[in-house]
Amino acid sequence: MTKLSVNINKIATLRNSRGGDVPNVVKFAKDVQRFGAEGVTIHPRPDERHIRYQDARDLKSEVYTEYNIEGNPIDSFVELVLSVKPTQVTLVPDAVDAITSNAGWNTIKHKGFLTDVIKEFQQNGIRTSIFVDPVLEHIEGAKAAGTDRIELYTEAFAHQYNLGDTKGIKPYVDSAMLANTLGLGINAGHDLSLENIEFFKKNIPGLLEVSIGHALIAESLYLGVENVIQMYLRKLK
Ligand SMILES: CC(=O)[C@@H](O)[C@H](O)COP(=O)(O)O
Ligand SMILES: NCC(=O)COP(=O)(O)O
Repeated sequence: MTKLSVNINKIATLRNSRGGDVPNVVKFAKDVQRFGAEGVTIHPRPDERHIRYQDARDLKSEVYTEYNIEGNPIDSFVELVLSVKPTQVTLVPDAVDAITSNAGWNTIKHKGFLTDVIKEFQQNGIRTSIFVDPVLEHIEGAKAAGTDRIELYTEAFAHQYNLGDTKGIKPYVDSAMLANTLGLGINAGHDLSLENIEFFKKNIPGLLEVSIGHALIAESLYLGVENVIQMYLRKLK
């Protein structure tokens, strides 16, 4: 069964745009869970452009489904995650000034670093996932680094699918089959949407979780949050 984790970064973007506390991030997280979401994802970036470190702390007591914190494991991020102890941490190799996540880890080049940081989170009871491109060597490198799961970076698939090209799914199928063989859990995310999620889910064996934010919030502007969450859940069955 593939779980839907709603990324609420964009709610924090809207909140910060006026300097107040509307929309309230914690209330939104409670509501999406009430509407059926099986997880809440946040991605506190070093510049706190949307989700702030304090949001991560405030959400801890309110997220009763799966709590996933994504980010580049710089010292301040590691310290935050160890103090909050979410269900899962997803390590993303984001540059500080990146407009959004735009690449997965080179798990071969960064094996030593990833192995150490993964072990530290696991020793604190936090499930680990690392953001990777659908590159077989990087899937193997993720296994070697000891992570519990990988998160397949799905921007390339989404871009091609949205242009009408379904062939972009193949590297993801190959990567998922390898991950299953290696005993790695499989998550996925970035630019997934109501348009492409059903095809992706149908083709990826063993998909445990998708984290979706940008498209889901944009779709909700027209269709309503509760309705959109229910639409995703039906497509993920
Ligand atoms: C790792 C990933 O794909 C998401 O966390 C994405 O980066 C969302 O970040 P923004 O909301 O800052 O675009
Ligand atoms: N890990 C992907 C995520 O959390 C949300 O990505 P997006 O749906 O905002 O592109």
